[in-house]
Amino acid sequence: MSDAILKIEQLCVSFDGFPVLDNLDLVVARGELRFLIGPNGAGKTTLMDVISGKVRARSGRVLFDPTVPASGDPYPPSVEIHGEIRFEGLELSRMREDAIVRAGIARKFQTPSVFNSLSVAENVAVAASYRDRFFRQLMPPSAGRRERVRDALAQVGLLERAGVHAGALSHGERQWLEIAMLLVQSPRIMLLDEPIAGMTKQERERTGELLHRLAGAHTIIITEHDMDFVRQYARTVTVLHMGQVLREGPIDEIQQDPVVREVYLGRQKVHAGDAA
Ligand SMILES: Nc1ncnc2c1ncn2[C@@H]1O[C@H](COP(=O)(O)OP(=O)(O)OP(=O)(O)O)[C@@H](O)[C@H]1O
Repeated sequence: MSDAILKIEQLCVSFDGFPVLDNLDLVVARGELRFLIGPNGAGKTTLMDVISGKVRARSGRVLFDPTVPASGDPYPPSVEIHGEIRFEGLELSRMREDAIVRAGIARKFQTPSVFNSLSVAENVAVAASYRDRFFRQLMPPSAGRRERVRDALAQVGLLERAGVHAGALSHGERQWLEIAMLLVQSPRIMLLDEPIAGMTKQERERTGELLHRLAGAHTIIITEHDMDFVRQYARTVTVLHMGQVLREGPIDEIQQDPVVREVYLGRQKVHAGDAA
């Protein structure tokens, strides 16, 4: 794979001496929509925590290539030497959380963190200034920034709600607002923790379509428990189990895999049509 944006090698994390991630290897391609699934306690959140710098690894490497694609070419080839990817990106496991954000990794947690008293557009404008120096944050938004805010809101379908107080949004709209708050920062990778939790069926569908629209131009890594949603919208799925990658591949193959069914899907409500 020559267009990797994230390459995780032999990652180990322990809590109180108990291994939670155990020599985990993972490669994510630029522009990919990657679903992380697995039973409770498999290590999904911890993996997201390591990528975003919230949790420190005991050993291993988290390599991130923040190269901006050349215009017109969304999938620039990384340098390959003798079949090996020469990965000269950043080593995230040694970086501070704020430095990782500035390097282009944005995360949306399950619990929304919007300012209810600000309008939808103001929330996105605040997010747009995260990477600014302090004095720049005090200045009124430039025309360019206002345009970026509008663009982010348009992408998530909230442009018509720009002037509404965030506190008045529905649950689904708040989640999309948060995605707009990531988009306006032009992240290289977006990490989404169970973004559809608590959404209505309609909101889930809109979110799935949104993720598909964003993938390609953006790299998205998403943890998800809702297997109906995963079946409908996932492309490549990585199944974690006991801190390791159990399986990885297209969802059609993954859901037929007997080992996966045993450790994970078998515990879920399986559709009648899925029976082997
Ligand atoms: N801060 C912590 N201190 C100690 N143990 C922790 C901590 N965070 C997570 N764990 C443990 O690490 C293991 C992996 O947890 P993690 O939250 O990463 O799993 P998960 O796959 O995200 O699970 P879920 O789907 O339930 O969110 C679990 O056994 C959990 O109890």
